Amino acid sequence: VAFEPREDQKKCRRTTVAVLGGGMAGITAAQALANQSITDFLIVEYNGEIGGRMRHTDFGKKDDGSPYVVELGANWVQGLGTKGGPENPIWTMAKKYNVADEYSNYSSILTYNETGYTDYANLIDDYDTAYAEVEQYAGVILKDNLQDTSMRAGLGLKGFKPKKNMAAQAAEWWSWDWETAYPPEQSSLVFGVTGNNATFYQFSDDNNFVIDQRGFNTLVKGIASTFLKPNDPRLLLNTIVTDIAYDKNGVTIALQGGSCISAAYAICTFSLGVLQNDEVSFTPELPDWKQTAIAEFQIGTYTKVFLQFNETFWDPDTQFFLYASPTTRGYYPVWQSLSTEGFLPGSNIIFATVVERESYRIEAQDDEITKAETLAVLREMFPDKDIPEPIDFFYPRWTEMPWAHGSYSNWPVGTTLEGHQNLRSNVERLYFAGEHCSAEYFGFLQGAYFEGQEAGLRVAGKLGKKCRNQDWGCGEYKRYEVLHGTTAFQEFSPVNGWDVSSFYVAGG
Ligand SMILES: Cc1cc2nc3c(=O)[nH]c(=O)nc-3n(C[C@H](O)[C@H](O)[C@H](O)COP(=O)(O)OP(=O)(O)OC[C@H]3O[C@@H](n4cnc5c(N)ncnc54)[C@H](O)[C@@H]3O)c2cc1C
Repeated sequence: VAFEPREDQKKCRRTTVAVLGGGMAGITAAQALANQSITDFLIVEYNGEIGGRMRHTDFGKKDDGSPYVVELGANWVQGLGTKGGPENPIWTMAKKYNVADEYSNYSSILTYNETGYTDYANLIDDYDTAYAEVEQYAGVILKDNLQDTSMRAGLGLKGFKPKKNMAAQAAEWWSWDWETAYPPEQSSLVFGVTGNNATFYQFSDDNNFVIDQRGFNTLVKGIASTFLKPNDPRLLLNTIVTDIAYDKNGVTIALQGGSCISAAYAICTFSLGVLQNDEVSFTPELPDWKQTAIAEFQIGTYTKVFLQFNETFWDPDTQFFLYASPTTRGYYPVWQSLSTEGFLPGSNIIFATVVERESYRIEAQDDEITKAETLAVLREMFPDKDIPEPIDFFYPRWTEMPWAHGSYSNWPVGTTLEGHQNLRSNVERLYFAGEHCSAEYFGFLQGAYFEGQEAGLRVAGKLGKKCRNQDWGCGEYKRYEVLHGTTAFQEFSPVNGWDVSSFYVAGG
């Protein structure tokens, strides 16, 4: 395919495909290109290493003074797969690149409130019972082309109404908000259920927690090693995109510092947070249908607060500790022990997770205040223990990172499959990928994996390569300039990013 740059583009570095972002989606997009013998590409990445939201840090110290490595972003391989059944490609890759992980046992949980240990685990079972009925209801809505509603409405209709019962609020947070980073009020019923089905029923209901001391992004580096040499000049690290100019002939990418890249095609894998926060400008402005899709979908925030103590004062044989605040839903609700066998035993590290509103709240305050709040909660949970000051304390501020602006996306009430498809669709020669583009695995690493691959294959198709996927076709994405109130059942097909059945049931 001939690509004749305009006069003003001639000073830019030229490439056939510019892959914007070196996270999971960018790397699988480039791999798909390489697999189609398109080797003239550049990967442009803001940070000093690839992996994007698979990001780790040194934390605490071991007896010998060296630090542990903990994951700030993605931490679990979610939905592994069954023997002979479909396998989550993230799990396949985790095995291939010997990523160290450990089974997360969600039954290994103790429940607490402000008075200490209080057994309300039965409320998690009550939630599960209601949720099983919500699943059936979601199937009816989807098949009969009815209007979607919120997960809150669905749970309420099926009898789960936590209201002022703070233990029930905690049980619901554990079962819903923890995964989606949003409360049920703001989450689509249909797409919440189908997303859950695609990962946990199609693959399996297992989650493995990564404790690899090289960092979880070892997995992305492994994928990259199949087509990039060490120090490959096609990988541009510490390179920040400021503007993307696109038209029918190509894409020109302006970089911080004044240089530019001109490409026949570009694949933009920046997070929905980056797109929503105008971190990068588009020339011309993106069309209305695209801007609407970007504005409608939502990106959550998920924050892990790490504490290292000089002893493990909690039960070292339990993985999870659920806390119900007497006043505030989602106030340091889940505590996870890393000091437990199989994880980082003897590390005396525990971490709390907060999402959404509580994430924003703690991001806006000093570490010292957050530390005091977490200690106060631990002292309520373990009234018989003399809980000392932590010897190390850290949490990331995801919404403030200019290359992420949040953690991962969630399907809001009111967005149809057609509306979501516009998030995926290309604008001229500018293609999009990333976890938020996945209709079935949004939020998960596998979403980024599949969407990167598809964008790479579609661009390869435009560059004259043989079509590798007959299901969704090659080249341009389908898009909807006019959106309908609901998306008809027959449109739930691969062209709209719907590759697997919506009706998986528990157990595969
Ligand atoms: C706290 C947290 C917990 C999570 N937990 C899990 C989990 O347990 N399991 C799971 O499956 N998923 C989890 N996820 C989601 C998972 O991390 C994402 O779905 C996935 O990593 C997204 O990959 P991506 O390629 O779409 O985007 P990204 O990883 O965001 O990649 C985009 C890349 O673009 C780069 N970029 C952005 N702006 C610019 C710019 N202006 N110029 C140049 N480069 C730029 C970024 O640096 C980044 O490397 C979690 C995420 C977070 C944040």
